[in-house]
Amino acid sequence: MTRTVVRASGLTKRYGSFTAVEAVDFTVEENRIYGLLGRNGAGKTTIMQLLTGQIFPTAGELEVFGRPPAEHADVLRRMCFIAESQRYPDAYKPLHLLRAAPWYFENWDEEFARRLVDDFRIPLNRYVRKLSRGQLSAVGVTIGLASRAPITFFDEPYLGLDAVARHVFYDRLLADYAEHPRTIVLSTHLIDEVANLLEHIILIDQGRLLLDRDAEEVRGSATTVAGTRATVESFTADRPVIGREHLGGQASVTIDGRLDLAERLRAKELGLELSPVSLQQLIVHLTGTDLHAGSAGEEAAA
Ligand SMILES: Nc1ncnc2c1ncn2[C@@H]1O[C@H](COP(=O)(O)OP(=O)(O)OP(=O)(O)O)[C@@H](O)[C@H]1O
Repeated sequence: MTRTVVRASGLTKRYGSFTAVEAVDFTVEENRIYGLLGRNGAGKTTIMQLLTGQIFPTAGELEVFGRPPAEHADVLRRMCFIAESQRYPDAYKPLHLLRAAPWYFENWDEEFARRLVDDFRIPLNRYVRKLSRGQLSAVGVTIGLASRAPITFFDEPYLGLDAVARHVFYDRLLADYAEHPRTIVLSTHLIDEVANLLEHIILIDQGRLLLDRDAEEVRGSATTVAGTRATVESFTADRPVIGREHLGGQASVTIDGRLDLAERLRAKELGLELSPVSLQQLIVHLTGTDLHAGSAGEEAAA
């Protein structure tokens, strides 16, 4: 039976008159990989700070492992939080950080940490202030993975990491998660890169919960219909459209929901192309107006 490790209900955080997180309800189940997604300023970091007890909610209920996280050392001990621009004391070298890590994380795996240091080519003996942005992120990712904390939060953890290093991160995360299941909450803007990794999506927009759904369901929840403009427009006329792009005489329209077999066959007869929407496309549709601006530009260029 899966256990609920986070329970947030009416979770709210205000800064003066500004509401960063507004009456958000969600749960996090044990041993799953969550994507906490949303545009800049949506409230992702604030939610992670609430969950990790770094700030207090203004209103609402929050329990992590059954207790409010801010006041319980035994709850905090079971977490690892790797922040976007994680800072370490200047006088430290990665060597020192890795030596100190087992004091904080009881599941710390020294061997795994060493392998990650090699994979990311982290210079162990260099002061952290001399490390490049990517190397610093690699240190954070190494600590986050090797901590094997029962719940690990990665808040945009790979600022400055190159494409190879990011793929090392995804690969090691998946492989280690398979052997040592735990709860991971990952916040990122590189949605396409992590789409296959995520098992559950929590989408935040302007402090509010927009979507809280199994990633598999999200992936199949919208369809893009492409073809000649008039045919696409007439085929999608009575359907809930969540995105539309035009390029010359061609159109690509994203509709909410799946099509049944009869509709698929009809689309085929009409020469239309159907494709499942990608997680990233869907999130752009749900949270933005970017595509419409883009399509106007494409149209002008055509
Ligand atoms: N201490 C604070 N005082 C006032 N406003 C704050 C404070 N911390 C965050 N905010 C505001 O709360 C909102 C949510 O910020 P948050 O950092 O949680 O966003 P985010 O989703 O993590 O964004 P990004 O993807 O850009 O990192 C933003 O509008 C931010 O300016």
